[in-house]
Amino acid sequence: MTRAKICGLTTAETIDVALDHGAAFVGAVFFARSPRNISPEDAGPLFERARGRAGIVAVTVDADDDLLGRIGAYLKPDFVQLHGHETVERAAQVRRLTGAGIIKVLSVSAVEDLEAAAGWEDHADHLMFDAKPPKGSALPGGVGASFDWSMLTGRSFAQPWFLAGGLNPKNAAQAARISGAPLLDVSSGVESAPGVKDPALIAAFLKAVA
Ligand SMILES: O=C(O)c1ccccc1NCC(=O)[C@H](O)[C@H](O)COP(=O)(O)O
Repeated sequence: MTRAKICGLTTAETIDVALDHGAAFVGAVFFARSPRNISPEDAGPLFERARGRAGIVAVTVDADDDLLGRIGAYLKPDFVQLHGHETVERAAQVRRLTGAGIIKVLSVSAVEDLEAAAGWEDHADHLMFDAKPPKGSALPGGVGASFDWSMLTGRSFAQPWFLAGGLNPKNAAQAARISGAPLLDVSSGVESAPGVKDPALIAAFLKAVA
C-alpha cells in the first residue's frame, strides 16, 4: 500500500475529503506567489481537524524566521517541507523554530540529482523527489511537471521518501509501481483550476493508490 500527501489544501471541505479517504499527510503552502498560499493564522484553525489523523505539513520556500515562527505558533505542523535552497544548517534552525520534523525536497531532472540525498541522511526525516520546474516557472513546486520515474526503480534511501511531480488519479498507481515509492505527493493533479482543489479528484487519487 502506498501512502499519500495531498498538498496545497485551503478549505475545510477538501481537507475532510482527504482525511476521509485516508490521506497520510495534508499540506498547506506558505509561499506568496502560489495560488495555494495561505497565512499561518488562517491555516492554524483550518488544519486542526487533521490533528492526529494525518501528518500536518507546512510547505515553505527559503522562509524567514518570522514566517517560520508564525507557522510554529499557529499551525503547529508535524513537518516543515523545505522546497527551496535550504542547507542542512538551516534545516536544524527550522526544527528549532517550529518544533516540527523536516521533509527535504530534492529537485530531479537527471539521475545525478538523486545523489543529493546522501547529504541529508542525518538531517531530514523524509525526502521528497520532485520534478525540476520548467525554466522561468514562478513556482518551485506545484506545477505539474514530472520526471522519469524509472530513475528511482530499485533505489533505497536512508529515510522514507515521497515521489512528487505531475501525478494525478490516472498515473498514480503506475508511478508508485515503477518508482517503488512508499509515499506519493500531489497538488495540481487534483485541481480543477490552479489553486482550486477538486474533492472528486482527491478521492479518486487516494482510491487509486490504496
Ligand atoms: O504547490 C505550490 O503552489 C507550491 C509552491 C511553492 C513551493 C512548493 C509548492 N508545492 C509543493 C508540493 O509539495 C507539490 O505537491 C509538489 O511540488 C507536486 O506538485 P504537482 O506536480 O502539482 O502535483
